[in-house]
Parts: sequence; C-alpha cells; structure tokens
Amino acid sequence: MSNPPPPRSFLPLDSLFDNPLFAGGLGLAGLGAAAALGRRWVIKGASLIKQRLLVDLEISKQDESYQWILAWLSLPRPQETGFITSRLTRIHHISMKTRVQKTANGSLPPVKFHAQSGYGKHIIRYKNAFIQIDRAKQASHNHTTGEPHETVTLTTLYAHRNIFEDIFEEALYLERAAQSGKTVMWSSKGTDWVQFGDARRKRPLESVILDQGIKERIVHDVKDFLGRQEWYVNRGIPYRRGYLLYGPPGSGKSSFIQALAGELDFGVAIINLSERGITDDKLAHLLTKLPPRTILLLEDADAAFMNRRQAESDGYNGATVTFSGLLNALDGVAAGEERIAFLTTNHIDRLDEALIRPGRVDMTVRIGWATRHQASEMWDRFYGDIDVQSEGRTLFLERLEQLRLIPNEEGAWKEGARRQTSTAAIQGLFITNKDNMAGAVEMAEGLIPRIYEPEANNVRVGVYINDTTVQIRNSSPKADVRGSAGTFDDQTVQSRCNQRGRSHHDESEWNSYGSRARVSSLRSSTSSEVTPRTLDHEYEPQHTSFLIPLIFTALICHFFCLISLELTLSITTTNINLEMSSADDQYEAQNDAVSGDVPAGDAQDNDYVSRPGQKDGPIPVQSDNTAIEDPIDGATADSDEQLARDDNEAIDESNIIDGRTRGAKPSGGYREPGDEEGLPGPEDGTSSGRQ
Ligand SMILES: Nc1ncnc2c1ncn2[C@@H]1O[C@H](COP(=O)(O)OP(=O)(O)OP(=O)(O)O)[C@@H](O)[C@H]1O
Repeated sequence: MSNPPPPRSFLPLDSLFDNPLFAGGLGLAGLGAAAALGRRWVIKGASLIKQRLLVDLEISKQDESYQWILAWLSLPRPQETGFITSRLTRIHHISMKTRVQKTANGSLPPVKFHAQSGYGKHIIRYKNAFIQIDRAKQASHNHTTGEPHETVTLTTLYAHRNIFEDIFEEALYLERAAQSGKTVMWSSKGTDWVQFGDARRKRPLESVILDQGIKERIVHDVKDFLGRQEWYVNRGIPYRRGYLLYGPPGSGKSSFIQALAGELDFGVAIINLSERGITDDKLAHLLTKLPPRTILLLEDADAAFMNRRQAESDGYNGATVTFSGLLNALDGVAAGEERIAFLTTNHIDRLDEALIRPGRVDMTVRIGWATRHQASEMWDRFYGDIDVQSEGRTLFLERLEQLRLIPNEEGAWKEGARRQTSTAAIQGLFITNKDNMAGAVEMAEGLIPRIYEPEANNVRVGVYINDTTVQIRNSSPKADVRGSAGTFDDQTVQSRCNQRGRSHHDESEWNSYGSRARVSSLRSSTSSEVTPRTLDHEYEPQHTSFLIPLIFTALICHFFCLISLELTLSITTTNINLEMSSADDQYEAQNDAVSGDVPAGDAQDNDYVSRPGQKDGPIPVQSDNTAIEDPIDGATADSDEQLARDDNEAIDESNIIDGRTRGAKPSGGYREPGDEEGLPGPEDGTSSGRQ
C-alpha cells in the first residue's frame, strides 16, 4: 500500500525554499540584518562604556580658566618613551601666539613666540593618565565681539577624574606666578571686558607721592572696606564703595589708583567716559560683570555732563554716556553688587551734586598741584642716594620758593603772584636731569608755565597763571583773551574763555618737563624764547595764524574770480550779439538794394490764372493792411431778431425725421433706430443696402 501524498500547502513555501536563488538571497539578507543589529549594539555598547568609563570636562572661552588651561597645555612636556605612547601623544595641531614687546628707544623689539594647542583633537599624558584634548570652534558666535564661541574639552577615564583638579590647580598656580608682581588692566570691548595688553609690573605705592596724609587716608579706607564684607551683608547694604579723585592733570590720580590696585593685588578695569560709543546700556552692563578683584576706574567723570554740550557744538549725535546713565550704573537697580569704583575728573565744578552722594561716591579727595612736601619727597626719590647731605634738596626747594611755586617751610609765599606746577612736571624735570642735581636746580625755572610770543607771525600762545590755576592756550591776535601778558584771576579768564568758546586748561600740560605727550617741543617757532615746547595739534597757533588769513584771502579771490567771470561772459555775449546784428544789417543792406525781400510796385499773384473756370483774369493780390469786411454787425449781433434769423439759417429742416432728429431720444420711451433708418435708400439711388 502506497503512502498518500502529503497535502498541498496553500502557499508553495517548500518549493520557494527549494529554490537555491531564493534561499541564498534570504540567507544574505539575514546576515546583513544581523550585522546592522550587531553594529548598533556595538555603538550603543561603546557609548555606554564611554559613559560609564570616560569623563568629559568642557571649558568655554568665556570662562576665565580657558586661557589658564591653554597656557598649561602649552607647557613643554617630557618626551614619551614607549612606542605606542609616543605616537599617541603627538600633537599635530599647534597654534602660535606672537608677542612683540614695545621699546621706547626705537631698537628692534623683542618678539616672543608662544606655541599652544591648536584646534582639533590630540592626546596628552599627565600623571599616568591619558587625556584627550578637543579644542573646537562653535558655529555660534559672540554677538558683541563677533568672535566664534570656543570650547576646550578634556576627556579621560572615569577612574582618573580627579586628575582634573590637579590640572586646574597647576594652571591656576601658573597663572598666579605669571601675574605675580603685576597688575592686570582691563578695558571694555563691546559689552565684555578684555585684558588690556600684558599685565604691568606693579607700581609701588611709595612711588606715588601725594600731599601729606592723602594716600594713607584712602588706602586705610579701602582696606577697611575690603575687610568688612560681612558687616555690609548683615546690614543689607550693597557692598560697594566709590571714590572721586579730582584735580589738575598730571597730579598723579591715575598713577595712584594703579599703585593702589597693585598694593591690594587687584586689577584695574578702565572705562573712559569721554570715549564715544560708550552708551548708558553698555556702561550698566559692563559694571554688572566686572572681572573679580578689580578696581573700576571711570576716567573723565565730567564727560557725562559735557556730552550734551559737545553734541551741540560739534554736531556729534552718536552714543555717549549721559548723566542719568552714569548715576544708574553706579547706584541703580542694575548696579553690580560688589565693587570698588574710582572716578577721576579735572573739572570738579562740572559735576552734579547728585553724583557726589554716599552710595555713589563715598569719599571725595582733591589731588592738587605739587606742594612743598611733594617736591621734597620727589627729590629724595630721584636723588636720595647721591644727595646724602640733602644740600641739593634745600637748594631746589629754595629755588622753587623764589619762583613762587611753593611756600617756605612756614607756609609763607614770596611776594608776587603765586604760581603752580604739577608733580608730573617735577618728574619730567628730574628725568631730564638724571643724576644731575645741579642741572635740576638750574632748570627749575622751566616748571613755570610761560608766555610764548613768536614774533614772526605775531601769534601769542598764552599761558596765564594765577593763584587758582588757570591757563589759556592758543590765542591768536584776533582771539586773544587778554591785552598783554599778565596775571588774571580765575573768573576773568574763565569768562573770557567762555566768550571764545574755549575751556580753560590746567597748566601742567604745559610744563617744559611734563611727561604728557602734548608738551614736548615747540615746532617751527622763530622766537628764541619758544624752544622747548610743542602744542598739541588742537591748539597749534601756527596753524590758526596762517589758516585764517589764508581762508579769508581764498574767499576774496573766489569772489573776485566769480565777478570777473560774470563780467567777461556778459561782455562777450554782448559783443557777439552786436557783431551778429551788424552782419545782418550789412547783408540786408546789400541784398535789399538788389532785389529786396518785399516785391516793389503792384504785387500780383498770377498763379490762379491757370485754374479751370477762373481764366477771366488774375485775382488781385490784396495788401496786408486792406480793410476786411466783417460779416457780423456789432450793433445788432446780439439782438433777438438776429438770433431768430441765425436759427432759421442754421436749422436744416431736411434733417428732421418724424419730429425728431436721428439719434435723438423719442418722447414717451426710447427706441433704438434701425441701422439704416433715416438714411437715403436705393430708391434714392444712393444705397443698395436697403431691402
Ligand atoms: N604725585 C605723583 N607722584 C608720582 N608721580 C606722579 C605724580 N603725579 C604725576 N606723576 C607722574 O606723572 C605722570 C602722569 O600722572 P597721572 O597720569 O597719574 O596724572 P593724572 O592726575 O591722572 O592726570 P590726568 O588727570 O590727566 O589723567 C605719570 O607718569 C606719573 O608717574
């Protein structure tokens, strides 16, 4: 008995699997799927292992430690010896930072090349741990500076995570060592603070010589404030303190603040309020994110008060700090919490009382003209080691007394108008006479601001001093605020300056030995008295002296040129006209004599004679002035009879069809007339269109 055949399956799968092509394809597909799945698992597993075993640390460029870590990474490392390790830790991306140091004497500046890790990934070995460094630029960028965001990511085994602490400590130590004995200066860039050049060597506090007690008072106050943070916090008072230093230029205000920062181991963050482009918003923003341990220095505090006036005078309407903007930044809701702020000004009189109130400015100090004490101290600093008996100092002080620059030891002044000089000017004198005490005493006269009168162009450069320190610069003969050399009181000079639209300036800028760039040597002067100085371009007298007459002469020349041009043009035109008309006359005279434009005698036009039907005779040509008969009688033209006559003549009865004219609206309803209605028909022998 034979077995019954197996039942036929609905789907012929067996035969499908029996097909070697199908079976092979299916096998391959299975293998592919398994490989893809395996790959996924491997990736997942690797990332899981990475998560479990590795640890990342990301530092953004905005963070202060970013530069420290870069500096740490650029440290030279010991050469790796192992085959794999040495190849693994090779750095393939290095970026270079070049620093050219400035030299005052014009010699070739020393250049420092500083290699640091470039962008990309590399591996370093630190204390037996391998660390992957990934320095990358992000796609986003800082809106204010336009620079792309940057990050450095350090990756190491989780087991080595503590290594990061060591790295940061080392980087910080390096940074501290590099900054030690230096003061970091910060300046604003957009709404960010950036380090301003390299850190400067700390200025010793003793190198700034202020009048007795001033320095000590400020230093004591600042130190006291720094030690009382908790006291402020407990009482809910914002931990801020403001100082205003005012006085003439070159009295040592900025130098003192820099030295104070050095003493406290602080940096200095500077904003010049007279700088254009600094807005209220920017100022407020900058003050809220001051770099830690910095003194805020707001220079030219009076600028906020002057900006409006300046905008009116020079037409500048751009961004400047306003008075209320300054007040808000110092003391408003958005003002930063912890801060030591120093404001400086040369013009205390321009400040508003609102600024000088506790909370904004807690201490106001005048740093004035050089006193006897300062002159003496400065002498000791410069010549102390060679002037052992202090004889030179006595001579110097006596000389200053004679020059009425300082009083004697009892405070009495020599007879005559008092004068003032700045500490910057005294420093300049001593620098000019290094190791030469006699020279310094001899040249002390140069500390007196002088009146220069170059005779060649008859221009006076006025420097006028009085007891309250006033000086006027650049007085041309026209703009001279005084009649002759002499001394004026502050009020007189100020009012005269105002008349000229100038502000008065302090004399230190003018001293022969002033270190300020504006005062060095007077250019192109013909007077022997005027040798040692230069006036800054703004007040250059020579320029004004020849510019004004030059402009005046140029204007007059221009005016005369215009008039003569006008005259020449009109004369030429007249001549041409005259010549043309005389040529015309001449031509007419010649030609009229022969034939003439107008025919003479009984002019007749016989052209018409040839016309058919009019051969009877020529039509006489009438002359232009022959009276023409008017068909309308003016006397009767408007009468009713004449109008009725005109109507009768004008209305053509043949145009009237059935009581209405063609196209006129019939009374009692409108009917469009037929196409040919009213037109002559074939019966008239005029049209073939009518059926
Ligand atoms: N009292 C001082 N002691 C030591 N040096 C001084 C003193 N005053 C001025 N100088 C020197 O004069 C120069 C100018 O000083 P500084 O810039 O500090 O003056 P300032 O009062 O801030 O002037 P300004 O008001 O124009 O900013 C510096 O080189 C500084 O060393």
